[in-house]
Amino acid sequence: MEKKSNNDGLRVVLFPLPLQGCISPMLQLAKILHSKGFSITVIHTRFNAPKASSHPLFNFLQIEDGLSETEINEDPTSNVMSLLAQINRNAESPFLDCLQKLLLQSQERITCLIDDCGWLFTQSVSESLNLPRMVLCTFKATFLNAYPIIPLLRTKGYLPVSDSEAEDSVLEFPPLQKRDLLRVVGEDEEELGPFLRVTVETTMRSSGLIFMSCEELEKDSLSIANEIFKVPIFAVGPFHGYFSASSSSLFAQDETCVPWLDNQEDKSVIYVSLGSVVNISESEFLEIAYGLNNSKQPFLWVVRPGLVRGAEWIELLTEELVNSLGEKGKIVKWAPQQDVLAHRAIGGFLTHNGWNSTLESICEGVPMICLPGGWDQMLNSRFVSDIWKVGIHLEGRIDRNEIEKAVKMLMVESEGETIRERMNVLKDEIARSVKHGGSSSRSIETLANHILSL
Ligand SMILES: O=c1ccn([C@@H]2O[C@H](COP(=O)(O)OP(=O)(O)O[C@H]3O[C@H](CO)[C@@H](O)[C@H](O)[C@H]3O)[C@@H](O)[C@H]2O)c(=O)[nH]1
Repeated sequence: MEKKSNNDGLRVVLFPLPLQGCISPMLQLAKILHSKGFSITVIHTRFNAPKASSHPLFNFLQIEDGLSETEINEDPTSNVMSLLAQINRNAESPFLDCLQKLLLQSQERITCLIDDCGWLFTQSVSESLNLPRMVLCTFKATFLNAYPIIPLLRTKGYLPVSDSEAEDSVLEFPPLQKRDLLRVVGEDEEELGPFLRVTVETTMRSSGLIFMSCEELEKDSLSIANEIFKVPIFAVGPFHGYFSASSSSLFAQDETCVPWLDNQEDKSVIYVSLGSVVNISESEFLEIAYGLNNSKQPFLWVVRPGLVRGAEWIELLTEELVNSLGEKGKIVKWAPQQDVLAHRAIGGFLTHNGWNSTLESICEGVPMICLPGGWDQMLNSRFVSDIWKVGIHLEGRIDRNEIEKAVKMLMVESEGETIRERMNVLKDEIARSVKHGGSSSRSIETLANHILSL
């Protein structure tokens, strides 16, 4: 992307949520804005701090988040809702102090704050400092649009869902099915309801809403977002091909993945990863292991420490199973995912459908097997399987036979070939959006002008 310097002397302050899936798009946005000539300061929490050394062109300022060493060691991301509540309570005053100092000391004009829609206090803070605030949504616009109605779904009588109506659509929230609902609204509404309400209210008071998405994927949802939030909307993604997310990885990437893939045949390997937050039970882990093993298809499997509840890593696998798995596949703790998905040897992606993974898979034209864990992943997976038809949905069946069947169907059977063809069409459409003159590319120009006008 061409570098412009007409905005020299203007600085934008970014404040990501401390989750891998939120830090990567925020730093991608930082790179986009930097390429348009803006200087960048990133304020971040101590927990899950981004690696400043990987981004020498940006300034990084760390604030306290109030999490104790014990809490950090116990992996607070295992309960995202309670983590968000806690850091939202703890980080307000350190954030205010930090931003106040920055505004006083900066040699350049600070044009605006851009922060994640998961921060609840930043709109009030920026209003108190007279600094315009823009909001970055790191998931699909369709899901943010549903924030006002999610708390109401519980009272609509959809839950509990009987077997006979499991596949019925949720009329207020297409293309979600009733069986998806519980893992969106959760068991506990005490924290969720107020969180969603404040997010909607503060976004409506903001100076604009940015999505890591594009018109080609969700034109209607972007227009609806404009009607709901009544602020300017900018869909500026997915720019993975231009600004790799790998430099914003919080975990050490196993660099042996790519050389291992080099020795595999074209489109023969199924890549398996459930992102940075989802966790599964011991028995689910074993079902995935046997399913991959029985499929006889080469695989690259990310087992993040913390993925399996109650286990350190892969010690639950018997020596016999480890040996058998090792004949066909490779297990790593964290992969350079974008490089992996771009590799010619990858033919499919068994994914939890986090928005980043879903976009990265589409950008590389890799069809998916959907195994969503909850929240927006339930919606993304429905789009992948039911609307775009570029993947197979496991419907939550973490069962060795189902996994074996889905892997074979996607990787070797004719149905997989049809899905792959549709994926190639979608990939080309999305690629056009980020090229010069494409919808996202134009939206970046409009965003840069909007920031200048603030
Ligand atoms: O071995 C790995 C596994 C993942 N990744 C990267 O980690 C990111 C994961 O992001 P995502 O796919 O969005 O999953 P989560 O980490 O689960 O993201 C959280 O944040 C997303 C954006 O808000 C939401 O869509 C998800 O539901 C939420 O769980 C992606 O960029 C991957 O490339 C790696 O680099 N290596």
